[in-house]
Amino acid sequence: MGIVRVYCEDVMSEVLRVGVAGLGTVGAETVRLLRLRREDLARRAGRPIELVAVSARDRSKDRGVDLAGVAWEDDAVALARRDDVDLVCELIGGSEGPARTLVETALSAGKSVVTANKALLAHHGTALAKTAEAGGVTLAYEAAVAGGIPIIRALRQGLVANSIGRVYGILNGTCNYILSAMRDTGRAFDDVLAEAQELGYAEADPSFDVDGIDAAHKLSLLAALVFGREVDFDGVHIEGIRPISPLDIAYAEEFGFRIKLLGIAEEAPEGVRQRVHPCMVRKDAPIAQVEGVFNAVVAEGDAVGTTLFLGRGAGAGPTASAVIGDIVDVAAGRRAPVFGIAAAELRAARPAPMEALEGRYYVRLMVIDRPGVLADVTAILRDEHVSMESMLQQGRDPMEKVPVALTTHEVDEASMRRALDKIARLDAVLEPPAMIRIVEL
Ligand SMILES: NC(=O)C1=CN([C@@H]2O[C@H](COP(=O)(O)OP(=O)(O)OC[C@H]3O[C@@H](n4cnc5c(N)ncnc54)[C@H](O)[C@@H]3O)[C@@H](O)[C@H]2O)C=CC1
Ligand SMILES: N[C@@H](CC=O)C(=O)O
Ligand code: NA
Repeated sequence: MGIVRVYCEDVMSEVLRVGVAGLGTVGAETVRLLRLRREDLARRAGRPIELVAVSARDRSKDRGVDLAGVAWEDDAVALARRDDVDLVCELIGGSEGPARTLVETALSAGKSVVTANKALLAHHGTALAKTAEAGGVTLAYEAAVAGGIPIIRALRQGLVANSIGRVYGILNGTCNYILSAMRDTGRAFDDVLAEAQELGYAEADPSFDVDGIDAAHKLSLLAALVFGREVDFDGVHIEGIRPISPLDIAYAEEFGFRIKLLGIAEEAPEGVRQRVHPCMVRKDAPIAQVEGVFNAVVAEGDAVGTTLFLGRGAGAGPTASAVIGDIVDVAAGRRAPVFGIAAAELRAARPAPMEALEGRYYVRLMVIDRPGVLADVTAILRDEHVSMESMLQQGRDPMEKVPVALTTHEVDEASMRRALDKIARLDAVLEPPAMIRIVEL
């Protein structure tokens, strides 16, 4: 059995020399905070932490941080090869390209790495963890999941006594910001997305945010940590928030729900089910109160019960806060296996299919308002053993399409999908049905 030392006492007294690659939203704030809190961080780490080198795309850009006396590398990977760099901080982003090469090169050279890059870890996390652990160095990624919330530490160390059956949360600040603003102000999707981009919340490619990919990256890391399995990004069922319309937001309120993009990882008889999709959650559920750029993570442990972690999930300050926490851990000699147990001991991924999921559903149709339409819809639901809980039809105009919204009792996803396929083929149903899962939390 591979044993990985969790805490090491032999904290060195010399300076920890840091190289930072990427000086954008997160990198520039990390550099600023490292400088600002230099003395206190040294006291807390037990030794000084010094920024010795940086790399970014454009050397001439003014980032509002003082880089006097700091070496510049045009090629980020060169940071990993410098003899005067002990720790590489990767804040470039992307699952391939310079970020991946930099991290691989640094770990192979026996240097610890701190990264905020969930895309990289979602695709290559297991292999990178093996490289780090084989070299006896750290690969730390607190900033990669739920921004400033110290959730990786909490799950890996604080909740270690528990068997956790389910972990879920609001894992993308951009989406939560958009959904909150759409509900509160009725503003248009694109308009709010542009604002989230300006605030530094969104990914370089914002479709990663709105299509649920970023939340899925983060969920796959939480699932590996909680369930002791290899990172399985490909096993995540992913749906984003683009199809959510103001109409569905209004119906949600009417039914007593709020719409949130959740990432949920849970043990199921078939394995581990990982899913990211918009959810209708009860208006009075704690997670329904989480608004704007805030993230929340809930872990359900057998000993502790339900724990809720709340904080800002994106933006310069919250993310740099997490990056610096990891740097100080390395400086202080605190080490932990990347995914909680030795990477070589992680079990193979075993994704549970969505079709077997049992749950309730919200469905909204746009139909021609003529006699018999609702009878056709309910007949299909009956044939597929989908039991309807309630139905709302607002407005009556035989010349126009009208919305019809309904909620169901518990049913398996396979039956629900079959019913929706048949309903979509009815002549009087004018648009693909909108379906949002109702999640009991
Ligand atoms: N912005 C946020 O709120 C959060 C971001 N993250 C992650 O942090 C990382 C950085 O994100 P941001 O700072 O928002 O991105 P950004 O786009 O603001 O900054 C990226 C930086 O990388 C540099 N860069 C690009 N290609 C490079 C190359 N080949 N060599 C050297 N430098 C290069 C750019 O010049 C820029 O300074 C990403 O992995 C992102 O997913 C994680 C949590 C929150
Ligand atoms: N784009 C991400 C940034 C943090 O991971 C988000 O919006 O949550
Ligand atoms: Na975090």
